[in-house]
Amino acid sequence: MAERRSWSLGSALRGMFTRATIDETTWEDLEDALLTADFGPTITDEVVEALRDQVAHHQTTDPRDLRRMLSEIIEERLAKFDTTLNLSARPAVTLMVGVNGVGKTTTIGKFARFLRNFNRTVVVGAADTFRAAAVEQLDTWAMRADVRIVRPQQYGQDPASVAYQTVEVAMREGIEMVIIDTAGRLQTKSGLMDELGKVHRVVEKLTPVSEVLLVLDATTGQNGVQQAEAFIEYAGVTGLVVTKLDGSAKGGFVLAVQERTGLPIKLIGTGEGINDLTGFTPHVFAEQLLADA
Ligand SMILES: Nc1nc2c(ncn2[C@@H]2O[C@H](COP(=O)(O)OP(=O)(O)OP(=O)(O)O)[C@@H](O)[C@H]2O)c(=O)[nH]1
Repeated sequence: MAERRSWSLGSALRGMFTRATIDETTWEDLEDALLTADFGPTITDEVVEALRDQVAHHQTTDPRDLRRMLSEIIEERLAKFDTTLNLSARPAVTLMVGVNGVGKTTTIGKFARFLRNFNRTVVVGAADTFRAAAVEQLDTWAMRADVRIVRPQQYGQDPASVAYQTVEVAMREGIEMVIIDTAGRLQTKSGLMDELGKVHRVVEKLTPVSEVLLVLDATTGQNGVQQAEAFIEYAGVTGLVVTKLDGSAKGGFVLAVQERTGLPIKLIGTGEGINDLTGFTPHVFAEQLLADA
């Protein structure tokens, strides 16, 4: 049996596609299901309208046609973004950014393992230097993922210098992938953005930054995007990582967040275990979204 996904629309759609015919209740239930799943009012309206057009055009009353059309529309909209990770540089440097608590450190551990599974060598840099706990937590994940870590020599060390040292280690030892943890909370927003800007500039004295991945928590849905807006505006974000999808009923957030930010989702976190991270494939995601429906 397929694994049950909390974010699937299956239960929200309540057997809609096995009913005898498409009627007004179908449209109302569909709209409710999309709104509940955090697609947001605009996308919900657009999707329902497009489906009504298609159903009218094909003169069908068969709910199974509706299911297929819904899957295609979602996939088509998801696929407007290029979700491939750009990691061909050597070393390929990824900065992981985002507010505290969204799952940034866990994601770095999982991402390190993900890359190791592709036989890549990896070093992580603990550039969230003000929180002792952040460094220790990253250390634990580095150990689990079986990758190297560069730690600050003392707490409060300039985060940019830790990032620089991490890239230096990679270049010296021929390590292919560098992942750098960054702070999520400082006294002021401008302080945080200055710090991230400096990390970016200092790394680029050695090599270009390949990816700046913004981590977002699916359980907070679209509210979480608001908290992260400064990162989107100032941190040069190249892609999104959506975490905690396993504990969320908000599968629609995935489409909504791409369209709202204009940024592609590159990774999806689906649990607390080290292997609970996958790349993002629109076709697979659209299918899973409707898996139990
Ligand atoms: N269910 C689930 N939990 C997750 C996922 N990713 C992270 N978590 C949990 O979310 C909590 C916060 O994760 P952290 O990695 O500590 O988050 P952070 O953003 O680094 O937070 P700080 O360390 O406070 O900066 C932890 O309890 C993780 O186990 C996920 O994909 N699914």
